[in-house]
Amino acid sequence: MEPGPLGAAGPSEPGPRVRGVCGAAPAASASASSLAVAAVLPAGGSGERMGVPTPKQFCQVLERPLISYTLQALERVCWIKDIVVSVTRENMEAMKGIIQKYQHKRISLVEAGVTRHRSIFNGLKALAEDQPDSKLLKPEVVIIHDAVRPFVEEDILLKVATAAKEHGAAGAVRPLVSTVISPSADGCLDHSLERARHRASEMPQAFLYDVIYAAYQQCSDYDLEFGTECLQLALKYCHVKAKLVEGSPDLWKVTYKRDLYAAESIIKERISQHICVVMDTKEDEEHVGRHLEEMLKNELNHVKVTSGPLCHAGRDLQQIILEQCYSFVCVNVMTSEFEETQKLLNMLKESHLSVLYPVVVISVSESMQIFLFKHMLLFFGIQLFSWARYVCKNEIFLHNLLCNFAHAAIMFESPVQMGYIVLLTPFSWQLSRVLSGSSF
Ligand SMILES: Nc1ccn([C@@H]2O[C@H](COP(=O)(O)OP(=O)(O)OP(=O)(O)O)[C@@H](O)[C@H]2O)c(=O)n1
Ligand SMILES: O=C(CO)[C@H](O)[C@H](O)COP(=O)(O)O
Repeated sequence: MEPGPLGAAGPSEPGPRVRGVCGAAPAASASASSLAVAAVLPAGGSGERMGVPTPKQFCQVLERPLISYTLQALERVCWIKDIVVSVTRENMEAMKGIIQKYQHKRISLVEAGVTRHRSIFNGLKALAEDQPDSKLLKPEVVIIHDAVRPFVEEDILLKVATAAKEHGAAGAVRPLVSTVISPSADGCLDHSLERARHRASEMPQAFLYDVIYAAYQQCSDYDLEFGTECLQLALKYCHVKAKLVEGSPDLWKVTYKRDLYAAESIIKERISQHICVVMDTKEDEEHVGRHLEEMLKNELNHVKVTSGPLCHAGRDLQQIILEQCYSFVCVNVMTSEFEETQKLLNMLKESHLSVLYPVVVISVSESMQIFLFKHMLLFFGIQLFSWARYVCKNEIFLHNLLCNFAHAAIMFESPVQMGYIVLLTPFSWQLSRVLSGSSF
């Protein structure tokens, strides 16, 4: 086993304040944060059914290994304290490389077993209190989640973790798509199950740690070799009846090659729903950021707002960029001459984010007086033109929005790429509405 977590989240530093990172309802997530929760991710399979030489968890989806999306989904849940990943010895170095490259946090690696149950058991053992030299603490609740189910959301993790605390075990389920039938030895129908009365068992599942660890310790070799259901182990060996929680369709397990294409489409769809708003506002103007965040959340799933000058926002922004955010709104309040936007563009250029997917930046600045506006047109006419050329070359598309913050009159709109007008116009109007209600 690895000596300890490969990357631990550092202490928070002064600088910008980022909202929207730990996304579940605040009260619910606060109650989860008082629970000691860890996660075990079996990632030691060979992906035979996918039929490609690379195990599916390491297959690239939009130039990022599938497992990295799953890790990202778990590590953004701040109340999951440790994530233990079971990986085969031959893929250990590759896994370490992925953790380093994508700066995954709170991860520990253990060696996988020859079956999924054995890999899970190894992960659980690493969390046991009698582990010499381990920095991991025994959790009260442990979540088990397949490394090849990348689209797990915080709300379902929270539901299974809290249900496990109450019932001892809990798991996500889905309605059956097809009817399950039982064939007889001669290959004919023996009987069929009534579809509405059965469910497909998915992941994540969660358990009181002591329950699932005791179940695995009592498991027969047959269970460890051929079993596919952790909830069943808790029932069989600890007499714990798992609470079943309805999950979303995106919880499905990437199994066949076509699932990689489906995963890619879902990721693209999510990327278009992610936006980061950078505001160089002072602390007493934070309400403006909050207001803007609320309005944008009516339209989009993932909105992050950083307030404070960009010179302090480097680390947070790097993290946001790593999480594959491709749409930015940069509000230049404190500084003139698009200083903040220029800094953001430089940061995005250095990150090479746009190699994969085009990046859109909406730069919002104030134009209070007509003479200033004319002056700006003259001044920025040249500067924006050169930016436009420069940024287009790097697949970073800049959309400029000059508005009068006091009256919210949009005086100048200049999308540099026609294709983005449709996408950006609603934002422009949202922004102007928010800014008109603001006090700066
Ligand atoms: N010895 C094993 C086998 C599977 N798994 C993990 O268990 C999860 C779900 O298993 P499955 O989808 O069956 O993965 P594979 O065994 O890799 O696929 P296949 O059955 O097609 O070979 C995956 O994250 C897989 O990596 C594991 O940790 N150790
Ligand atoms: O669906 C599940 C819920 O328990 C498991 O992910 C599944 O059983 C894994 O089994 P296999 O590795 O055989 O696909």
